[in-house]
Amino acid sequence: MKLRVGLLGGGSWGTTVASLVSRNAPIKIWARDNDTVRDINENHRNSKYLPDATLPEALQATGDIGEAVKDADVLVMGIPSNNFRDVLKEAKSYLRPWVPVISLTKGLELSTGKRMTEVIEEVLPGHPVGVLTGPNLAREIMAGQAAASVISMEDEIIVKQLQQLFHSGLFRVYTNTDLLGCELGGVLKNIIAIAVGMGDGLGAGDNTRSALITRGLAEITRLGVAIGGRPETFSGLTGMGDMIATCTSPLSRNRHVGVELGKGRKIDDIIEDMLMVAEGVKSAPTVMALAKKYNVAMPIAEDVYEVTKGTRSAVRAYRGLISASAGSEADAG
Ligand SMILES: NC(=O)C1=CN([C@@H]2O[C@H](COP(=O)(O)OP(=O)(O)OC[C@H]3O[C@@H](n4cnc5c(N)ncnc54)[C@H](OP(=O)(O)O)[C@@H]3O)[C@@H](O)[C@H]2O)C=CC1
Ligand SMILES: O=C(CO)COP(=O)(O)O
Repeated sequence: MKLRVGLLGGGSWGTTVASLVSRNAPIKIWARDNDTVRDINENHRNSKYLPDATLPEALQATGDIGEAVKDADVLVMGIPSNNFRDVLKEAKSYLRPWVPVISLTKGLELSTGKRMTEVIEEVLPGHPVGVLTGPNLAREIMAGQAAASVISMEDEIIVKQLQQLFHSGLFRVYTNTDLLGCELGGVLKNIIAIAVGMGDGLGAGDNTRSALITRGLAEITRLGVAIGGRPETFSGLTGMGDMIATCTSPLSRNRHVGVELGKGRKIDDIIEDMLMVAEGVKSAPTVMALAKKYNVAMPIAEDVYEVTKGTRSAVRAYRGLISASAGSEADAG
């Protein structure tokens, strides 16, 4: 019998993952916006978030969260980090016991600093948890371009079963049991993408971009390993892979925020003009708190934090980064 899937969140990535899964299994996507529900069911489109894409006819949406959750054998969460816990709590009363819950979200909870899988474990104790993460820009995948991703869960058997749900055609899904490392890679790369965008917005060159990506990867690996991730995870798809996609693509929302900051715009104005979420802005203070807790130097993330807070200009941050004294490549800084 085929596993039935419920997916919560009708944004660009939730809709993309639901479209992929619909090739393998029956799926119901829940969106709170009735226009989005109607658009998916009647026009096979999500004009708000994926204006150029035609969705599979098999993909059915609902505006009733209970309808998406009650029959699900697997629950997938495509809700941004700031609303993740509230939506999960709403889903809880409909969810059957032991149903695995997979997060698509690349952010941390602002009030607690927790990863989304930690939030799931708190709200739904006993449910197996995991993430689907990697270099996956939604619009490219909807356009049919090849991509690789990772499903990560600590349980080696369940992760292999769920791999089959997400793997399809040109969307190649690997497994990884380092849940913490995979999840943190997706969160932390957003901040480095803002830094790279800032450099690009200031007119920096390809050498600068390469230096920021490489040094950025070193600093997110240091923090990730200090918290408990495996070092090799950060060189894989969920670390370096996602860094490259997010730091170099004009489709990245986090990089876009950085580019606009680099041009001298204010963070509130940039966010106000954006329809979609840029998780790195919200994660920056939490990541700096984690860096302090684990005593890890993160000079690039610190600059991003200061610039997004409005206490440092992008020009000053950039000058600081290039004028800082360079020690050994193995050191921070
Ligand atoms: N887009 C991408 O390429 C990728 C995104 N991700 C991650 O996926 C997560 C989701 O991002 P994405 O889909 O791109 O975001 P979008 O900004 O495209 O969409 C956000 C979606 O979340 C919904 N939402 C927000 N708050 C609530 C709430 N309280 N209740 C119900 N629905 C809510 C929005 O609904 P409404 O329209 O009603 O506001 C909208 O459907 C993020 O953490 C992101 O980092 C990961 C990989 C790729
Ligand atoms: O995570 C992503 C690609 O893997 C999407 O990045 P943005 O949220 O910056 O668009």
